[in-house]
Amino acid sequence: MDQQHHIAILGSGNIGLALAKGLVKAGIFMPQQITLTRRNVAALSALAADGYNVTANNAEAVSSATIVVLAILPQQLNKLLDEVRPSTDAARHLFISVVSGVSCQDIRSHMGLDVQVIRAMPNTAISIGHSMTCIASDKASEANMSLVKSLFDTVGVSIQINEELMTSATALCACGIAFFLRSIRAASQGGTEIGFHAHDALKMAAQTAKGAADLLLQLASHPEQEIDKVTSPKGCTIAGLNEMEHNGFSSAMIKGIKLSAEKAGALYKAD
Ligand SMILES: NC(=O)C1=CN([C@@H]2O[C@H](COP(=O)(O)OP(=O)(O)OC[C@H]3O[C@@H](n4cnc5c(N)ncnc54)[C@H](O)[C@@H]3O)[C@@H](O)[C@H]2O)C=CC1
Ligand SMILES: O=C(O)[C@@H]1CCC=N1
Repeated sequence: MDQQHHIAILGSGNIGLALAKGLVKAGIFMPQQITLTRRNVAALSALAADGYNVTANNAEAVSSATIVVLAILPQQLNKLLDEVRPSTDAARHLFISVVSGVSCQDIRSHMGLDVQVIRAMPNTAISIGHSMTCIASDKASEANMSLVKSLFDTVGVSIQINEELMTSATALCACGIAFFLRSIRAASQGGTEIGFHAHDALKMAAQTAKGAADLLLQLASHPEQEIDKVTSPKGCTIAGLNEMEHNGFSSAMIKGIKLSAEKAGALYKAD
């Protein structure tokens, strides 16, 4: 990333820190180009030792940045926007919001400023460069959209979507990583019940899940096409799979994703 850019991550919790670490790991920002904020700044002392700038002062962090990432909870947003309004320069700053359920217009309206806002919905795999990130905006410039896309492309795969689909993207991709993690954990628990030590079962389940995902991504294949190759006639795979479906496996995943999307859309109440 251009040395001229300095990024302020306002709210250094789970996703804010995952993003910071991912950007540094990808080599596009140095820790010195990143300011992390948190109310309890002592919790960031290890990051300060690694060279990041850390502060509890959001306004100061914005003053020193060109790119401002909003990474606080939806219910914490309005107070933070009030805090940074005086140091925001609509002509200089680009805001990237990862806050669920808050539109670009919500942010501009609350600030009373025509600042450029782009929404991004990454997941925690961003810390290791494997995020699926959806980005959207209502009226950001093409130059800023490509800047943000190129930034998230270095820490995984990113796609641009319509802003109306951002709450759906939250459920499928951001929450989704937890759904797949729980599936892997459940598989490992099954593995332990049939004879493997827990740590072996987890490793075996995780690598199997990785293989399944890679079959789809690398071969551009469909899940059922790959499943058909595993299910031998009268075999054990189809027996296990059908038992899972009788117990609502696919239905549970679909219903969970629908509920997460509804909830994601209702997390923020504009003033
Ligand atoms: N956790 C995840 O996987 C993802 C979260 N998101 C969104 O990112 C946002 C943050 O989520 P998490 O990181 O999970 O929450 P979190 O609670 O782990 O992090 C929020 C951080 O903001 C800090 N904070 C709160 N008010 C502040 C203020 N005024 N100034 C400075 N720091 C302040 C808190 O101390 C906390 O460390 C939410 O809006 C969530 O919807 C989006 C994608 C993925
Ligand atoms: O659970 C949440 O509300 C946030 C949004 C997406 C992932 N974590």
